[in-house]
Amino acid sequence: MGSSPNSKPKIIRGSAGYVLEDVPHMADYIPDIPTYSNPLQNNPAYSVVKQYFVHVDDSVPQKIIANKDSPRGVHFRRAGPRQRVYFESDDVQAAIVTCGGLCPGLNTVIRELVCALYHMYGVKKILGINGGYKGFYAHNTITLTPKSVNDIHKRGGTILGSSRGGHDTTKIVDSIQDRGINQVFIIGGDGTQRGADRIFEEIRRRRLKVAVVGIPKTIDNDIPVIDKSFGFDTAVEEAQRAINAAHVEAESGENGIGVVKLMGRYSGFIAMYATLASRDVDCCLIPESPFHLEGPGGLFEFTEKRLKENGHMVIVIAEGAGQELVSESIQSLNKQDASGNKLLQDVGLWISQKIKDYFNKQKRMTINLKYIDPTYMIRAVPSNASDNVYCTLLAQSAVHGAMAGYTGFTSGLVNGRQTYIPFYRITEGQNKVIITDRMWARLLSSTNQPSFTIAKTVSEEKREEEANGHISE
Ligand SMILES: Nc1ncnc2c1ncn2[C@@H]1O[C@H](COP(=O)(O)OP(=O)(O)O)[C@@H](O)[C@H]1O
Ligand SMILES: O=P(O)(O)OC[C@H]1O[C@](O)(COP(=O)(O)O)[C@@H](O)[C@@H]1O
Ligand SMILES: [Mg+2]
Repeated sequence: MGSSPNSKPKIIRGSAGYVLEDVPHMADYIPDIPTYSNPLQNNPAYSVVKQYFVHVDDSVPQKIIANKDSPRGVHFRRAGPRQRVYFESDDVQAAIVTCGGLCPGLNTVIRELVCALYHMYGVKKILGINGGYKGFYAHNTITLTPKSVNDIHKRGGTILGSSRGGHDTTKIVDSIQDRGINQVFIIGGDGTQRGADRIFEEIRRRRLKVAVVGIPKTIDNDIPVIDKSFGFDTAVEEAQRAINAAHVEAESGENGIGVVKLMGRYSGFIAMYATLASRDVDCCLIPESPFHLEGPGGLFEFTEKRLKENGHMVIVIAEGAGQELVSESIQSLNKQDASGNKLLQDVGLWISQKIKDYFNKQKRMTINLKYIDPTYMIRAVPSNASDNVYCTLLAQSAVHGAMAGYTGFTSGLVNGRQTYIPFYRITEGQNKVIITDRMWARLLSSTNQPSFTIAKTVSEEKREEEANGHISE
């Protein structure tokens, strides 16, 4: 037996403030593990590429903005094929699983994992686990071949099925061991990557020669560190269709208001980018930016102004926006889904009703409000061309990493480069829209909507001043 398993982060420091947040390797806990030359060097498609193999010391900086005195900062291991691999092709038994909610591109990732394993590394034994994590112990598996996955990227969803809940580390690792699986590719969001981390830790504890690799999936784009998640571009593009419809409806009625609800449980990226792309949106509401309805600087006042100016208005609202306001008026039941995610109230329906009540009852004004909820339609489409390419690179990077013996990592794009990121960096936080950043400022200037936060802060300041005896003009 070698040294005891060590799940502490692998941090390597170099000169001028260089830090590598490295990923675990099977050799960390399995001594004298044999290596083999990479079969890719005999592959006619790749053998001609100059410097095809990635140098072992290559890394990618997390932050690329620097000045002359700044330290080199945090880096991640650069993804790609290595000269030496830790598996013989015939010995590999790979498994692929998809977990959590749907996202455009899941099938493309599955397809490209299968093709990379098969065509690049000659791996012939590839299993698909049905129905998410619980599929390891409660469902059947299916055999995947390049032929069986040939057309799947043209379809939305996941051919493997997915689920929430059902993560039982012991049962999953028992099943991995019983089936002789030695490479596990786990496609899913923040919850899934947390689950993958637990599987990795248990595998390391049992000292198994099994590579555990995550591929980040989230339509909400809420996974930290990475540039963006696959399927996000497709979702933004698909959202345009709903916004266009809302705009057409709004323009055609007297005081027409189109309300579109988009996904985004805690992060409003889809709503923000869909708004920026469309230019037909008058107001975008996201979870990160609290808003208020009544009074000066509120949504009702702004809506009235826009209707007077333009005769119509389009509001885009992320599903997680204003949840505190909804809970104030509807009794919140604090329900959760099988994975423990909070079930949200329908803020789109709620805000639509509030706007109708305000104009019809308080203002005695005729409005025509149409509410569009395209959320599941957006999630269910196949990925677009650019997401397909992105999914391909993510999948190929994941396979190169597993073959090279790396484990306990997520394959991700950082500053436009494919990297291997340790699980703990992916699961430690959530990517959110920063409302004091330039991107949100761009949105505010494109819609000219009130900056509710600033309005609130100003009024809070005013209240405080008044309480302190300073009456402002
Ligand atoms: N903290 C956790 N530890 C272990 N497994 C988890 C954890 N959080 C979620 N999971 C599992 O990951 C899977 C997907 O999680 P979920 O939150 O539904 O979606 P997503 O991965 O897209 O965020 C589920 O099977 C769930 O049981
Ligand atoms: O109704 P479902 O299938 O639970 O999914 C709804 C949720 O899935 C999401 O798309 C995000 O899901 P993930 O956590 O799987 O990335 C949210 O925006 C949305 O609230
Ligand atoms: Mg999630």
